[in-house]
Amino acid sequence: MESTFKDLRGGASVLDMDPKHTVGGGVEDVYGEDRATEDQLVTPWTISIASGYSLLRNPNHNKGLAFTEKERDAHYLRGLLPPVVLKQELQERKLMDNIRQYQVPLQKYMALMDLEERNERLFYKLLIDNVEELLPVVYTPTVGEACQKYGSIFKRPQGLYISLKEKGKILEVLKNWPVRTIQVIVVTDGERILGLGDLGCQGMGIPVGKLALYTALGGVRPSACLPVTIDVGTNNEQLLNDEFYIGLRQKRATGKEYADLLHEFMTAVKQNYGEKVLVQILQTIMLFDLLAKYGTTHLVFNDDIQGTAAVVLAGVVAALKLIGGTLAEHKFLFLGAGEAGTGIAELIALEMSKQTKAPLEETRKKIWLVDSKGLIVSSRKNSLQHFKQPWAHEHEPVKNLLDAVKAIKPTVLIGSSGVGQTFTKEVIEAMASFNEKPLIMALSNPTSQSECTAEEAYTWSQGRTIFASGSPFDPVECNGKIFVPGQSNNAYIFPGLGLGLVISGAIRVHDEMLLAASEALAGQVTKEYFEKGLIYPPFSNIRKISAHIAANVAAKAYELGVATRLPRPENLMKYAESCMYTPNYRNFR
Ligand SMILES: NC(=O)C1=CN([C@@H]2O[C@H](COP(=O)(O)OP(=O)(O)OC[C@H]3O[C@@H](n4cnc5c(N)ncnc54)[C@H](OP(=O)(O)O)[C@@H]3O)[C@@H](O)[C@H]2O)C=CC1
Ligand SMILES: CC(=O)C(=O)O
Ligand SMILES: [Mg+2]
Repeated sequence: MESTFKDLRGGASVLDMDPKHTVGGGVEDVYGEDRATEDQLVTPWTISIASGYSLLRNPNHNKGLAFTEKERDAHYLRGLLPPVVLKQELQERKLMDNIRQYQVPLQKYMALMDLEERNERLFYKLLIDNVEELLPVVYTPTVGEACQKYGSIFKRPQGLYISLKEKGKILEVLKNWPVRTIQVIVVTDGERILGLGDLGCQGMGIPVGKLALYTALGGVRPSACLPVTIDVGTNNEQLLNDEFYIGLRQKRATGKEYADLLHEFMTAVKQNYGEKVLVQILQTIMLFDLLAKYGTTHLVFNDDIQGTAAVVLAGVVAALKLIGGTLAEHKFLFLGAGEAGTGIAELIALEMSKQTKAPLEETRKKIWLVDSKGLIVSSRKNSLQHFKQPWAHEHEPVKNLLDAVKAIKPTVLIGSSGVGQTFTKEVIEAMASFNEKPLIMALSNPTSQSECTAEEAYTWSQGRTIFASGSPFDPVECNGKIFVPGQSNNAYIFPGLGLGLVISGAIRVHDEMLLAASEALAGQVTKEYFEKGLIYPPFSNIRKISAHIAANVAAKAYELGVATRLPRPENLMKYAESCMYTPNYRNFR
């Protein structure tokens, strides 16, 4: 009875097969692991066949009380389980009942993480079938609190930790991970976790959470996902003084030391996993530099800049049905000119330019941004970071948001500053004074950092605002009417976009693919949702939405000549759906 998942380097495990053995883009499940039905038997592969006690302790194969009588006999499980046999559906109901008993969201988070470590398929079944209820637990806002308290709730390490101590050895560290056929890596250095700032090594909760969504929402197989935290220290004094802090106890390395470690990581990734592995870099203040440096050599994608841009553009395009006009007829004002703000602004300007054939320099003039020093205007140009410079339009200086709203008179107001309560009553009232239906998007996460609540947006505008936020808000009653706020979160985009890249075997991400993803999302908002004032489809349809996004993105990858999975599948939507992981239990022979 060989134990589970350890050191597969020396053996010929399925998971250790050379990546070229997987078909084309790779998520295709050549071993039939995921597509096995009740009458199709599969082998519980590890380095050898897991059985007995080790089978129960292996989260990839464990089915708990769902092991059948036959399986209990065949796999030495007799006596190791109580006599009852429960179907997966009943296990799911029981666990959801348990989770709903917890009053504190962090307890729900911990219960779900425990489940993932015990029984991966059941974890994903819960997540997929109860996505609207559980998304706020495994993702924003609860994941923010989990990162803040990671040191004390930490039980078993998840993902790979690569710190300055591993400098010179990163390739070896990657080889320590038990699976070789990785398709998606999500990596952070923990410096800008949601709107919560520098959480150092504890930022690991974010790659873990985002990858859970790749699987649950986008259908990328869990074994193909790798969460990574690059630990170069932290400037968070509270963490540095916390005796339970799990990361390097030093100030952040910057400059060459940081760049060298990142470069070693990116080089090792390509060497170990090849050119088609998607590296999603996020929640670091170094994003623009990293995207510029690796965008032409690796398949890199950033969800703070690119994913957020695609989701917001989709929301705005869909909202035009409610607020009227074409994209280019609207005027945008952002609070926050960082990664999210300038990334969204650029994609909106690009789409306007495509639609109107006007040069990008012209369409950018429809978009204004406010940063911590006020409105970005031409007189500030020399002191602005490079990514803000395209937005420095002619205007006299304006110090604060309210004055900027009054001066610019935008039709769309977008919050991406990470600072809560900044869309004050005066700001919303001003928006409502010159717009019949102002579009207001409070993107900052988690909920505590939201620019305003849904209730505030609706009540301060007498129910006229079209509202969406980064973290979810419950429906609100205003003037006797129920308003359902939308959630504008890059979680709509990255799982489907990632799936599209993986199934087409794409080797680069282009802006055109982001526009394709955005268009597919906007196309999923139907009349029924518009009637409720929604500008995004419900998350409960996310697997279908992700398949549409994946198909559109893959089609664009083929069109641009960056897809390597040949020949191109005829029906990309069907192909995307057929590649998606499903968490139903397999039957063991
Ligand atoms: N809904 C979603 O899907 C997503 C939401 N976000 C959220 O957006 C927020 C920002 O993220 P990101 O862009 O990556 O962060 P950055 O740190 O890159 O940018 C923050 C920007 O906000 C500005 N800012 C900070 N404080 C103020 C203030 N008091 N008044 C005006 N401007 C201010 C900063 O100004 P300066 O440049 O002068 O320092 C900077 O331009 C976070 O809360 C994050 O959670 C991010 C990605 C996706
Ligand atoms: C959602 C996300 O990526 C953020 O808040 O930064
Ligand atoms: Mg930033």
